[in-house]
Amino acid sequence: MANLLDLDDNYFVDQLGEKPLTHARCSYYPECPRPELVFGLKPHTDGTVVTVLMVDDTIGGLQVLRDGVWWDVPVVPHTLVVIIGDQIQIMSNGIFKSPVHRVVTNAKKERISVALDYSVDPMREIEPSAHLVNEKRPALYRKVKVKDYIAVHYNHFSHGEMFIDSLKI
Ligand SMILES: O=C(O)CCC(=O)C(=O)O
Ligand SMILES: [Fe+2]
Repeated sequence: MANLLDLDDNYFVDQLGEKPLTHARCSYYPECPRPELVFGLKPHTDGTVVTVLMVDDTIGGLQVLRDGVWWDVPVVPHTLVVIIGDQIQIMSNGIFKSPVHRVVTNAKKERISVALDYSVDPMREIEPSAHLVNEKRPALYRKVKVKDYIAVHYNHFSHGEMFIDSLKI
């Protein structure tokens, strides 16, 4: 990804700092008799650098928003889904987008997923890379401490808001 932006190969890895955060989340979505009324997980972006997702390959449910339309993420057996998170969106000055996604429920089948969240060391600050900021493309986001970002991102998420928008300059 760094290569695509003409950054040093290790640019994003170096940003992780000495104590990057990694944690695993297992989500269980029971069958839901009224899927049209209940989300498994409401629309959000991930506050991570990246999220690596292992989903049950016998059932879909993950959807991504593009140009106002919800698309099913295809289920491919033995394949991990990698979701770009807000931290990459900030560091890439908005070039890589952290997609809005959600999980819908299913009336007949339960679903399980395992998400691995990777985040920059919470004590570090992140901001758009200086190499990606110029007169034509000024910095889109303010500098933010990762610890503060993570805390507030989830707070905003529970209110259905996108915290990254509040960092826009
Ligand atoms: O369960 C899934 O497929 C997605 C979960 C997700 O988006 C999340 O945990 O942030
Ligand atoms: Fe997510």
